[in-house]
Amino acid sequence: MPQFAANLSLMYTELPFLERFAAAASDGFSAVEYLFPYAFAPAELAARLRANGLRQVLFNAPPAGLERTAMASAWEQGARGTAALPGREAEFRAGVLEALRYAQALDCPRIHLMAGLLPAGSTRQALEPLLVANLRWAAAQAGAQGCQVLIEPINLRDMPGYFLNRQDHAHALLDAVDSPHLKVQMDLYHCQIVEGDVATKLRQYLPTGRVAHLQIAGVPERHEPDRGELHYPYLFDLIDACGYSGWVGCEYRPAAGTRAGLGWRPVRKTA
Ligand SMILES: O=C(O)[C@@H](O)C(=O)CO
Ligand SMILES: [Mg+2]
Repeated sequence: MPQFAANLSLMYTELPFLERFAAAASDGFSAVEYLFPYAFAPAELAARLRANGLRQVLFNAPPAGLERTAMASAWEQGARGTAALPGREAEFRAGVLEALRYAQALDCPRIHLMAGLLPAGSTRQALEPLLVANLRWAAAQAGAQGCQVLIEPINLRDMPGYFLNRQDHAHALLDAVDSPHLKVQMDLYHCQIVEGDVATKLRQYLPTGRVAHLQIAGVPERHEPDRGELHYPYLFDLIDACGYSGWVGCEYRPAAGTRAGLGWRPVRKTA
């Protein structure tokens, strides 16, 4: 059975952010992920993890900004990353370094780097050399700290204009960057919306070892994985059969209360 991490940005939103750690632990999760830590001091978050016996397995680099306050509020203002954006290299680098500072304090091994929204009048092809150079720099910084940086294809319905949408594009970027510290974050919700054929793509990509994190949600509403057009019991068996031993982030919006919706989790078999 895959190992599941609670996504504290989408789950447990009934509670203030810092209280979500204890709630996830009491529901049996041993790991968490969330979008951004920057509104809180690293020590405060580390204490919550420690007190609840949780591991932090993923968070995102700041979506924009040079200072921590700007980094913490940029998402609400519509920023979706700077890795592919010309003229934003200083922000990108400052964000990566800030994320690595948090990763060290939280003992978190992976950081998601967002590419950004395609600027009007630009093409993906034209911006690719900049993205590759930025990712190569970030991967080297992360590698020096024993961390990985991840890129995630995201669907254009939820995030119009987002630069990276397809699994094959993400893997082509890994080819171009050529660093063992750059990996793919494969979100099955986005994958199903953009390209479908999810089981075949799991079979294609998981055995390569290039997917360092999975995320799940029901499609199309992004509710619990036991509703919608994807049949997750089949996919969970397939993920195991492909030898994937990483984390699966539960990045969904509970339909009617987080705890009430947890019945989808497979029961661990005991010998
Ligand atoms: O799928 C998502 O939306 C997230 O994993 C993310 O990092 C950006 O929105
Ligand atoms: Mg995701």
